[in-house]
Amino acid sequence: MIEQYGWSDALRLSFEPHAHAGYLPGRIILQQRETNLVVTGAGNLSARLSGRLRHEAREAGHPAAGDWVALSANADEGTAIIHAVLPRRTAFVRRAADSVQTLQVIAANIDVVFVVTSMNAEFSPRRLERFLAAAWQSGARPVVVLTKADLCEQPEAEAAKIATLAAGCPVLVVSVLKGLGLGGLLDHLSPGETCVLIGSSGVGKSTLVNALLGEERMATQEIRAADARGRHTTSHRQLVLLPGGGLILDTPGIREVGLIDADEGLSTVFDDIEHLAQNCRFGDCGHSSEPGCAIRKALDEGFLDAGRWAHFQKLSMELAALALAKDQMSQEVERRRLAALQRSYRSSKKDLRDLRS
Ligand SMILES: Nc1nc2c(ncn2[C@@H]2O[C@H](COP(=O)(O)OP(=O)(O)OP(=O)(O)O)[C@@H](O)[C@H]2O)c(=O)[nH]1
Ligand SMILES: [Zn+2]
Repeated sequence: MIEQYGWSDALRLSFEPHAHAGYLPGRIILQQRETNLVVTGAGNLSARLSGRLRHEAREAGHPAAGDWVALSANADEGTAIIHAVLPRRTAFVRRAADSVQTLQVIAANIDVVFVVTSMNAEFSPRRLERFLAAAWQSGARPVVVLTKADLCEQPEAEAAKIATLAAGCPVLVVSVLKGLGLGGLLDHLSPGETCVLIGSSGVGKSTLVNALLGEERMATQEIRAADARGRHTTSHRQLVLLPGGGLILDTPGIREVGLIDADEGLSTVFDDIEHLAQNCRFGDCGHSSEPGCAIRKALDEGFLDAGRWAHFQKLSMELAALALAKDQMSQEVERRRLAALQRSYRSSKKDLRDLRS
């Protein structure tokens, strides 16, 4: 059962200490507030966090959909307690909606990210860059999916242009309406691997998931043709098996990840800019009015698109702010750990004194 969900030898190895402790392995397929739906060898269980994990979660964040966990099960009741979370291979992280400080893992152990964007009027290079950076940052392999090819006069030529923005990742052209290119998507996913779809509202993610599942599993909604903007369709979403043996995680949180928290994602998407900057005369060039600035030169001569440059700067600033927040968060965790150590030290000293007196 859990083999289908990606359980592997590597996982079995890292689970060994938990197996010795008598725990069962499972994978979270749906995470909603206090409850986690976990697939296990004993069926699907509704699991809560142990007291210790709940306490830790206040700082380290809650386990996420896609996480592998160690549980003690009450199979008769269909419930379980989660005692530990296995190390993640990859993770999608974002700032919690209610705070600048808190980072939240919204999906874990993802192998492939399909960055979905449509070929009609709503296509935006800036948005593609942002989603690609988020995809790279997660640690998974990005694959660009261009939807609604039927609305595009020359989809292949358009795709070739878009591929220049996508820094070496595969670019697939699909039309669910015409039944084109769906097999190509599944070719990028091996059995037991997990994918997610990210992209703006209305680009056709639900339609694509339905087509992949071969049924009307997700609710889709008519798009407003006039302005080519989609409306939000919310439905119950979780980690599900695809016919080819792959898995898809489709949760509202993952769909619009736009925030990134590491430089790797950015430098992969903007490697042209990184290369250019290496040619600036000064190593610490601010690319504003320094003499011999290669970026300025490229902008003036039209080799570097001004919009792309502005977007790179904006994302760099967001990254810096996020890195700062992350730093403060880990300092806070460290401070509390120290305080707890000091408290236990003081109380053991007191115990000693009490013992002596
Ligand atoms: N012409 C055409 N329209 C499509 C295609 N795929 C999806 N659509 C339409 O695009 C609209 C939006 O599709 P959805 O699948 O709901 O988009 P979504 O990305 O899931 O949107 P959210 O749920 O808001 O994130 C619907 O009206 C679909 O019928 C396609 O291949 N061709
Ligand atoms: Zn410069």
